[in-house]
Amino acid sequence: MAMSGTETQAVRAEQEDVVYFHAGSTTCYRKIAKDAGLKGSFTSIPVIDISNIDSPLAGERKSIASELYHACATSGFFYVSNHGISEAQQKNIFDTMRAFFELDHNTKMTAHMHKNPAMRGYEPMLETQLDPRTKGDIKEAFTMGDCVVEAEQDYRGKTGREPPPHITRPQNIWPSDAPWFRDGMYRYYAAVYPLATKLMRLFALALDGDEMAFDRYFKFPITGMRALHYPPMPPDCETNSNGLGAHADFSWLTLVLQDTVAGLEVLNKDGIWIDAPPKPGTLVCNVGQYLERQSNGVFPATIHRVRNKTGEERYSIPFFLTPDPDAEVEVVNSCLEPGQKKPPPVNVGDLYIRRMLPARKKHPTSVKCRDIPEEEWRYDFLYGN
Ligand SMILES: O=C(O)CCC(=O)C(=O)O
Ligand SMILES: [Fe+2]
Repeated sequence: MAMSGTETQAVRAEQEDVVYFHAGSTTCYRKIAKDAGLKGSFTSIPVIDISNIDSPLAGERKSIASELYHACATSGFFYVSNHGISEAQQKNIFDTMRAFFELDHNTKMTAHMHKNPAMRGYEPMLETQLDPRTKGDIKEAFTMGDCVVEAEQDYRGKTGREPPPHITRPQNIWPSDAPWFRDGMYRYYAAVYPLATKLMRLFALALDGDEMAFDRYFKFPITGMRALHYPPMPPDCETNSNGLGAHADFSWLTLVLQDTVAGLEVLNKDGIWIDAPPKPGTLVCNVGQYLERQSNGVFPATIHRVRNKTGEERYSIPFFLTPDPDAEVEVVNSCLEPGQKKPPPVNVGDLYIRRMLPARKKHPTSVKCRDIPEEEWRYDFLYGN
């Protein structure tokens, strides 16, 4: 169903009356409302201009925080403009990604995710399968993230401490003979990470009133940065095919830089898929499952998927911010319902490992843990310990 006159185009979810998505260790589904489209869920995603994010005037920062609150409570998704990542930095990361994905298969496979205990590295086409009805996700990806031993991340400078002695192996893996790829990825990491931190403080302002209220959870947080390449989906592919199957993000906050090709779709409460196309000069951001919990569901971790029906190659690079693995995240008081008892806090690492292992059952870290009872799963498994 096309919704003319709106900025985005709303597409009727499926012919069936349910939508499948991946939001935990299992596949879930949501019924599409019978009167879909009439119930008033969001039909577009707002753009928030954050040029004043560093303003010395508290009132200016509060005004952006209240826009953020409104967007997240409505849809869990928002674009940011005037975010400070320059056009040159954006061009550079997409040039780097394109050059990497054009490498021959064997070179990319030198950094295959199965060679790295932390589940980082290269994943070829169709290796993940977020929707069990499909043959797999029509995309290839390269993931890197927080690492206490890689010099670029300056663990000592960020924390004032030495790296923990039991972490000896890097959590990242890089392809052989392509040092330019690591350089290019780290150049973008150095630009997007501070932006994520600023947005985290804006969330603290929106939810707690104190910009520094969440800093204690983000001393050396879990991060993930995933270069993605989605080839065009063939016109005759099966109805349920996806670049990336429907899912809610397993992060606290996600910031996605998209190249010029559309494909991201966001599921509203009426079961309608809303397009989230690239808008020049913006990143599209969304609430993840940790922030959903911390906000007591006030900010939903909204389901989304990628389908590249454009006939062109699509590139995007999400940055996932998640608190420190040892943080105990509790619901903020302002989000409790009247009379509601505070739910017990969640340990970030405990929940993380319970999501990571079932999502990649064939990965050696998951295979190693197959016979270990779930109560004994520890985040440390991802360090190769
Ligand atoms: O490619 C995109 O635009 C979004 C990717 C995404 O949703 C994810 O990696 O979680
Ligand atoms: Fe996502």
